[in-house]
Amino acid sequence: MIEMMNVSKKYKNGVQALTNINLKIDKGEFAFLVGPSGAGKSTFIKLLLKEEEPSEGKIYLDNKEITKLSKRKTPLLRRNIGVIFQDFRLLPNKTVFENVAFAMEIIEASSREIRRQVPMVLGMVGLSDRANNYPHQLSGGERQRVSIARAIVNNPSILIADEPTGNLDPETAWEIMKVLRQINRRGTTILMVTHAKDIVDVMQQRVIALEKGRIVRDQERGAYGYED
Ligand SMILES: Nc1ncnc2c1ncn2[C@@H]1O[C@H](COP(=O)(O)OP(=O)(O)OP(=O)(O)O)[C@@H](O)[C@H]1O
Repeated sequence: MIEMMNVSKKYKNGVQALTNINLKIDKGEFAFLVGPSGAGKSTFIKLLLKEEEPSEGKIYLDNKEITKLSKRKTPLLRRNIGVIFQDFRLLPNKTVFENVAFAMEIIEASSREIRRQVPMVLGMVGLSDRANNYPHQLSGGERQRVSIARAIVNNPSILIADEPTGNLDPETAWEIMKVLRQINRRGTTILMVTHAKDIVDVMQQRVIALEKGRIVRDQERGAYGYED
């Protein structure tokens, strides 16, 4: 569950990136965050990850106010929120297995848990036979599936996807969307930032549109709504 109450963000240079955002995304929802360049989408995500603090307002994740959380406790937050990016961000010198295991090592999971959990998530994303490969030996779609496995291996309740199909051809992009939909069906809340009009239009999920830092549209089963 993600909730923002009267959230505004003004950067130090005076740019007002978000203005009075009020929004609730329930557990298990799949929501797209769309809007033109500079609308405030990245800022929105940075606030959820506590990479930036709001200038005003309160943010709740799973009913806990994260704006109250001290810097020291931020790692606890990261446990509960998985993130995937357009550029995958895999560690090039680690195998697929090791890339995913690394996310568990960070939270000090036991090697027994790692041996059990990593093959399970690699199976979920269809990469069981790639465990010993290095990222450079994989296609773009496979790399993104590794990054999804890494993002969900600690069972977060929320998955944030920041333009996850931006570097992929249309067919591969749809494969990734299928994987995300499966993860969503298992109960994980997904918030996906995207410029992919065709994907938003076909998926028929909630669409939240930002423009100039304000929510200008929030539709239950929406379309992309822009021509870019
Ligand atoms: N660290 C920062 N310091 C100052 N201004 C910033 C900072 N980050 C973003 N901005 C400004 O805040 C506004 C919103 O930017 P943001 O990156 O959130 O938009 P966006 O919707 O993610 O854009 P894009 O689709 O291009 O990624 C822009 O005017 C941007 O220049």
